[in-house]
Amino acid sequence: MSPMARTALQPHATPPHLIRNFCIIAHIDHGKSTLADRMLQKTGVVEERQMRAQYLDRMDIERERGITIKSQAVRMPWEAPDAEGDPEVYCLNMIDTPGHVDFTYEVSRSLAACEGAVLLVDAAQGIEAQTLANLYLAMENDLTIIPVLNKIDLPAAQPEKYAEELARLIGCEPEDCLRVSGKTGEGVEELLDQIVAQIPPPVGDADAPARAMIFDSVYDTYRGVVTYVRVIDGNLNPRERIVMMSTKAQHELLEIGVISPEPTPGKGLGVGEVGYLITGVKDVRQSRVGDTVTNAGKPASEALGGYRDPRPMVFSGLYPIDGSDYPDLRDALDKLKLNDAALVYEPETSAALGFGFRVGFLGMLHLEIVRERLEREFGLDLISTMPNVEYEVVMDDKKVVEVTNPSEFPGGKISQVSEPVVRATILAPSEYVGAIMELCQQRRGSLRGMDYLSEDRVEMRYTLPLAEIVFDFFDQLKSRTRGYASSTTSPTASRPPTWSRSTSCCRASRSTRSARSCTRTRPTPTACRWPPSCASSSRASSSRCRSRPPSARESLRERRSGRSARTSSPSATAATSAASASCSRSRRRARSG
Ligand SMILES: Nc1nc2c(ncn2[C@@H]2O[C@H](COP(=O)(O)OP(=O)(O)OP(=O)(O)O)[C@@H](O)[C@H]2O)c(=O)[nH]1
Repeated sequence: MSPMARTALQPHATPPHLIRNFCIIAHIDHGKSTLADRMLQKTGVVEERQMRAQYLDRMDIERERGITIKSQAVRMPWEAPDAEGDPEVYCLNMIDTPGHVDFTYEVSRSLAACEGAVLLVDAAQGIEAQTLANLYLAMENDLTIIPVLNKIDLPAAQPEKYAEELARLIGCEPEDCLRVSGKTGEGVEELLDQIVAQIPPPVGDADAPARAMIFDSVYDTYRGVVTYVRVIDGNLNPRERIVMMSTKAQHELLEIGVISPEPTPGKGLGVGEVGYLITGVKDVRQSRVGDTVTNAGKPASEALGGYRDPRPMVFSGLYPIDGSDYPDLRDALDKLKLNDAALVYEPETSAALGFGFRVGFLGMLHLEIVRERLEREFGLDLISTMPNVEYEVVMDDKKVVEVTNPSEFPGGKISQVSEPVVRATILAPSEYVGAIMELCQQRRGSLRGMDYLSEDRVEMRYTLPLAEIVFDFFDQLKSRTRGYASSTTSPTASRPPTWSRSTSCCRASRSTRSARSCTRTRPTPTACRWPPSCASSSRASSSRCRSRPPSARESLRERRSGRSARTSSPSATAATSAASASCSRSRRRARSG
C-alpha cells in the first residue's frame, strides 16, 4: 500500500511522465462521487475534518439530487512504485464528469482530456445502460480502461458474477476487475496504485505553441468565468494574452492555477497538466467547452479537433404565472445564460398564457434543472408548456423552415418534414424483451441490434424519434419492466424524413401553444397500433439475435461503421407505410361511419 505523498509536485514544472490524467465513468448512482471523496481523503488533499459527502458537487441542486452536473478536476499527489520499484511521487488529475445523458457532449470533452478511465460498476446491480454508453465514449477516445466493482461492502453485492460480465464486456480476465468500496475506503489505495501503473502518461510537445482544450467553464459571481483546461502542447503563463481559437477572441490571463481541491493560483501550466484559467470574461459563451486556447504571441496553426456548438434538442415555453414577473424572468434567464452556454431563448406570446419565452434545452433533465433554478434562485413561479422538438420543413420551393412549435407549422406546399432522432441503448433482464420491443415500436423506434451480455441480461439498441421520448418514454419503460430496465440515449446528426410527399403521413396541429406535433403513424398514443404483420415479423427477427455477447470493441466497431448487428427489425419505411395504410383505413372507416 502506498503512503500519502508528502511532497507534491509543483504545477508548471511537473514532468509529463509523472502525470496521470483519468476520469471515473459510471452509471448514475453507482458511486462515482463517493469514490472521488475517498480518493481526496486518501491522497490527503482534503483533511478529515473538512470532508463532507460529494465534496466535488458544489451546486445546491447537485448535492440535493445527488447528481453531478458540472465537471470538476482535482490534482492529487500519490506515491507509488515506479517501473524499477522505487517510490516516486506522481500527480494524479481526476476529472469528475457529469453523469447524465443530457450532458454527453461535456462528458466526451472531459474524456478527451484524459488518458485513462476508471469504469465503475455497482457490485449489487451490474452493468447498466450508461455504463455501456460511457464505455463506448471512452473507447472512442482511446482511453485505457480500469474495470472496478464498487460497493463490495453491501450484503447484496455479487462481485464474482459481475466481474465476469465486466470482463466479458471489455475483454479481460475477471481477476483484473478491482474491488472497492467507496463508502469504507476498502481497495481505494490499490486502485490509486493501479492508476499509476496502467494509465499512460500524457505526451505533447513542450516547445510548440500552446494548445489547451477547454473541458468545462463555470460562471463565478466574484471572479467571472473560470475555465477548466487540459494542456496538450506548449505552456500557458500568467499575465500573457491568450486566444480562443473558435471565436478568435483575445483575453489576458489574470490567473492560472490548479484545483487541489480549492483553486490555487500558480506559475502556469505545462504539457499534460490540468488546471483553470481566469480571464475576467463574464459570459461562458466566450469560453466554450471543446474550444482550443493558444498564446496570442505565438498562436498554434491548428485547433484541437472535436469542438461542437451546443445545440438545443428540446423546446418548451416558460411563462410567469403572474404576468408582471415577465421582466424578472427575462433578467433571470440573462443571468442563467452566463453560466450555461447551451441555454437559448426568445420571447414569445400566447393568447392564453401572456408574455413568456420559448427556451431550448439539451434534454429533459436540463429543462428540469433550468426551471428549478429559475424558481429557486430567482423566486419565480412558472408554467412550462409541453416539450417539443425541432422539425425541419422543406417547402416545394426548397425553402427550409425550422419549426419548434406546432403553431409555427407553415401553410402552403410542403415537400418534406424531418425530425431529430436519437440512438437509445436499453439494458434489461431478458424476460422484458417483448415489453420493450412493444413500447419502442409504438414509439416509431427501429431496432438496430440486440446482444445478450449474460444469460439473463440483454442489451437492445434502437433508433427513436426524439419527439417520442421527450414526454413519458422513460416512465413507461420503467413501469413496463418493473423498474429493471436502464436506458441511455445519444443524439445523432441524421434527421430522416418523417413525412414526404410520397408517404404523406405527418400532420401538425396549429391550435394552441400546448399543441403537439404528431405523425399519422401515431396520431395519439393509443389510436393506432402497429399492424400484427409488423409485430410478428419483428418477433421472428428477434429470435435470430446473438447469444454470444460481443466485446465492447466489436460493438464499437459496429457503431463506427454504422453496420447494425445481426438482428434487425422490419425496416422503418416498411413499418411506416404499413402503419400509415392501416391509419388511412381506420380514417376511411371513421368517415363512412
Ligand atoms: N454501501 C455503499 N454505498 C455506496 C458506496 N458508494 C456509494 N454509495 C452510495 O450510493 C449512492 C450514490 O452514490 P454517488 O457517489 O452519489 O453516485 P454517483 O455515481 O456520483 O451519482 P451521479 O453523480 O448522479 O452520477 C449514495 O447514496 C452513496 O452513499 C459504497 O461503496 N458502499
